Amino acid sequence: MTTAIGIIGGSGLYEIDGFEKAEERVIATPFGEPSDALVGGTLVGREVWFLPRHGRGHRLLPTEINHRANLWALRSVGVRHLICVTAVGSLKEEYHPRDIVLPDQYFDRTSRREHHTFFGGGIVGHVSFAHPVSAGLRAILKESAAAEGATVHDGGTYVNMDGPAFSTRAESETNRKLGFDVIGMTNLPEAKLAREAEIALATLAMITDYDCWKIEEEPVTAEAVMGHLHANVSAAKRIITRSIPQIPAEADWPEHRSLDGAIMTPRSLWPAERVEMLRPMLQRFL
Ligand SMILES: CSC[C@H]1O[C@H](OP(=O)(O)O)[C@H](O)[C@@H]1O
Ligand SMILES: Nc1ncnc2[nH]cnc12
Repeated sequence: MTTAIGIIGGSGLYEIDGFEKAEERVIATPFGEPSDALVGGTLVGREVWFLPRHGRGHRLLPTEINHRANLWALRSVGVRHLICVTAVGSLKEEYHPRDIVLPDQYFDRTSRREHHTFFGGGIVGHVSFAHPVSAGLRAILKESAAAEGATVHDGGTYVNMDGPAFSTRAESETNRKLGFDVIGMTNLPEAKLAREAEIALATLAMITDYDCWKIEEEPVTAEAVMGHLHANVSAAKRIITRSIPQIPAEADWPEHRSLDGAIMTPRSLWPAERVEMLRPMLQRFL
């Protein structure tokens, strides 16, 4: 079965143009409302669905984003490969604003963990998250970013804070000492939920600032972040457009079978109500 590709846009990326026969779809989910309507259609020959995580008009705080609803909605329209775009602060001297990082690890400093799983309600599952990013999709993004002339750093650890305030200097220094590479407020829950939904995910992290550790630079402000993003969002769109035709139409990567061996609760004990809530991801077991 041919699958769809998802794109989650972050700060500064609220729409994607170029769709043939664009369609807007408002999706109600068992986990509540997604950030906004999905916009989908054919983009460079593939079915693609776009969702801005803060909503159009940037109305949602990082902690107000209903990641479960967002990932559920994308999975329900057949998304099996997902590209996330996120603005990040650099925690490394050699990672400069307007460079692109393709994270391959996350560190969780979030507090709303009960919202970051589809399991519960009588069905217990523990997916493997040692390698949280799809190597296949990351390789495609890397090649496209290089072909577009971007300065791209292949791999890095994204530390996810809650926000909305930026870090203190003490926190920023500590994050550096711990060896993290970039900091943001949104992408880790998406990676966790994508893994549970058997979606292969990779992230284009656009560096917008040096957070607040670099003495000779002004500490990060939202205004400075948006300034760099205005210049960089068109590069992200070009990288995505170049990547789409490289993404396989089938879902046959390891991430597409991440629920194998992950569910503790025997099928006979799964409550019918929870099965209904998780139908898009449990379909192959039913
Ligand atoms: C606008 S500065 C802080 C804001 O930017 C990042 O957004 P996103 O990850 O959606 O691109 C960061 O996570 C904060 O939400
Ligand atoms: N310095 C920073 N901290 C957290 N999120 C960010 N998004 C962009 N820059 C950031």
